[in-house]
Formats: sequence, C-alpha cells, structure tokens
Amino acid sequence: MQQNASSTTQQKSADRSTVPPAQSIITDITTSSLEPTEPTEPIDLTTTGEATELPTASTPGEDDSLVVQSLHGLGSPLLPAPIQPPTPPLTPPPAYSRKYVAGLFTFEQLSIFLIYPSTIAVGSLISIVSPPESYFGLRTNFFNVFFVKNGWFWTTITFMVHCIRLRISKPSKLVIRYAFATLWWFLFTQWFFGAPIMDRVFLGTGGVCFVNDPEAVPGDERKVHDSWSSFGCRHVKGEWAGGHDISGHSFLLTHASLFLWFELLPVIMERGPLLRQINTKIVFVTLALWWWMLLMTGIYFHTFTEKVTGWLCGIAEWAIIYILLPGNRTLTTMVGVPGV
Ligand SMILES: CCCCCCCC/C=C\CCCCCCCC(=O)SCCNC(=O)CCNC(=O)[C@H](O)C(C)(C)COP(=O)(O)O
Ligand SMILES: Nc1ncnc2c1ncn2[C@@H]1O[C@H](COP(=O)(O)O)[C@@H](OP(=O)(O)O)[C@H]1O
Repeated sequence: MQQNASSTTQQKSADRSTVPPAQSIITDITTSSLEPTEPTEPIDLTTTGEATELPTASTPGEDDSLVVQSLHGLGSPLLPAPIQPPTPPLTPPPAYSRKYVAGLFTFEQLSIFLIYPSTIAVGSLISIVSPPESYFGLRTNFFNVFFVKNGWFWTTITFMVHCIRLRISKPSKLVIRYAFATLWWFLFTQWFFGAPIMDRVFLGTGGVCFVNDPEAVPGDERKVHDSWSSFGCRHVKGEWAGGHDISGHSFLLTHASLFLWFELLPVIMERGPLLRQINTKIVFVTLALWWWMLLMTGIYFHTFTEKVTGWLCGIAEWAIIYILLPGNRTLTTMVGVPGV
C-alpha cells in the first residue's frame, strides 16, 4: 500500500514545480497511514500549498497519502524517489491535533474569527460610555459612501488582486468560493425573490416605511408607505422604522472580512515572499478599513442586538464554507480549500 502510494504520487506530481521540505512530506505520509477514509478533523486551511484540487481517492487501494497531503494543503510534491517512513508512529503527531481549538478552529482561525464580535462589543461599549464626536459618525462620510456602500465591489477587487499572483492549478475553485460568498451577500442585502433577506426580517418583525404627507392634518403628517424594501423606502424619502433592522454594515463588513482573511491565510502561514508582495498589503489595507468601519458602526449606529444579528448573518456562509465543509471530503472537493 505504501509502495503504491509513493509511485502514484510520483506519477501525479510530474507537472508540479514546488518541492516541500522532506520532513513535512514524511510527517504527512506517516500521518496518512493512520487516517480514516473520512477525515475526523477539519482540513487545515491555514497550511500552505495549492490545495484547491482535492484528490477524490475514497475506494480501497487508491492513493490515500496523496489525499491527506492535499487535505493538509501541501499539494502533491515532486518526489524524486519513494520515501518510506522509518517507523510509522502509533498516534498522529501532536502538531496535527494540537492545532485545533474545540475540534473546529486552528488557533489562527479562532483569533481572526474573534476580531469581529470583539470589535462590535467594544464599539457598543464606547457608544454607551461616551461616543466621541467624529467625522466617522456621519452617514455621509466619504469612507462610508465611497467604500462601504460599495463594499462588495471593493472586496471583489481586493480578492482579484490577491488571486492574480497565486499559482494554483484550479482557479475554478476560487471562483466557486467567491460565487458562494457573492450569492450570500446578494440574497441577504440585495434580492431574495423580491425584497432581500434583511428587509424581509425587518418587515416580518413589524417594521414599516413612514413617509411625510404634507397634505395631512398638522400633527398627523407621518403615514405608512407600502414599500416592501429599504431601497424602495429610501426612494420615496421615507423612514424605515419599527422592526428589527439587522445592521447591513455589520453583516457586510464581517462577511467580506472573513472571506478575505480565510483566502489569505495560507499566504500568511507560509511566511514566504508572497506575504511581502504589494498584493498582500492591499488585502491588509482593505481588511483594516473594513475593521475600522465596523468599529464605527459599533460606536455610532444601530442597537446592540441589530449589530449582533448582522454579525451572525455575516458569519453564516463563512462558517459553512471554511469551517464545516472541511470536515467532509466530498463537499470540500466541490469548493476546494484556499492555497498559495
Ligand atoms: C485567477 C483570478 C481569479 C479571480 C477570482 C475572482 C472571481 C471573479 C469572478 C467573476 C467576476 C464577476 C464580477 C462581478 C463583480 C461583482 C462586483 C460587485 O459586487 S458589484 C456590486 C457592488 N455593490 C456593492 O458593493 C453594494 C454593497 N452595499 C451593500 O450591500 C449595502 O449598501 C450595505 C449592506 C452595505 C448597507 O445596506 P444599506 O441598506 O444600509 O444601504
Ligand atoms: N460605519 C459607518 N459609517 C457611516 N455610516 C454608517 C456606518 N454604519 C452604518 N451606517 C449608516 O447607518 C445606517 C444603517 O446602516 P446599516 O443598516 O447598513 O448597518 C445607514 O444609513 P443610510 O441608510 O442613511 O446610509 C448607514 O449608512
């Protein structure tokens, strides 16, 4: 079995150009001999290497070591000769299992994940204690109008800047992950068979669009307009009030940031030349701006629960694609995992 695995690895890797350190190859192959067919741990998205093309070996006799190498984000290495592990360990190396917190996250993933609820919490706290007078407290501030209000556009541009320098073999998997992220943003904020999801929640919880009727009797100028979306309400210069108004900014800024972070994570973990490229710096600038604007949303806008529900909806798609799916080999094969 081990002999077969090595020769198949050689065959499949003929067109690859990267040679990972021998130690990591040995570690991976030794680990693989202990792997069950379905991975019991999530796929490590923080490791480096091209990992978007997952081998689908699942029947007995197929190349399991190759699967595990790819699942670990190493890609198929160019092996000059079959490498036999000296003595396979009886338990997986501690570095493999130790990395996971609560069986779901690596330490790095958890740290990134926690940035956003903490930012909303700190912002909300500042808003209660003493919100400072600031240009960022204006809805019309340049950064809000030009960047956040076109937030998915800028996230797309940033993602493209990140992608164009990668040397992965299956860009289609990148596009699929981007398409899922875009679809969730679109359904949630733009259109969901009519009004987008966030507006349906608002209307479903008793929200209405109030407009001023100048012809009404004084004191009774406010009347309900039958707008079925926040966009429609804005169009008639109405005021969208009453229901649970999920924070669209908390949603978008969290959703976009987690998407960019998790696509960038292999570059960060590799700590190689890609990390120093201008492309990486551009991603960091976008992430910094999104973080700052989320803090401003936390301080100046919405109620605490509206920001929390915005954040919860913002983590939904990310949790499926980057946290839950990596526990399932077949589904992960569909969307791939980020790589360099
Ligand atoms: C090897 C290279 C691979 C590259 C991979 C990239 C994949 C690209 C694939 C295809 C390209 C398709 C290009 C599609 C472009 C789509 C870009 C856009 O998203 S255009 C839409 C821009 N609109 C926004 O960004 C609006 C964002 N704003 C909002 O959602 C809301 O205003 C709000 C939620 C922020 C606030 O809500 P409000 O009710 O308070 O306004
Ligand atoms: N960080 C921020 N900077 C400026 N305005 C913000 C903001 N976060 C939210 N807002 C504004 O607060 C309102 C509700 O935002 P949302 O529901 O998207 O979180 C929106 O007002 P407008 O609809 O008048 O633009 C939005 O522009």
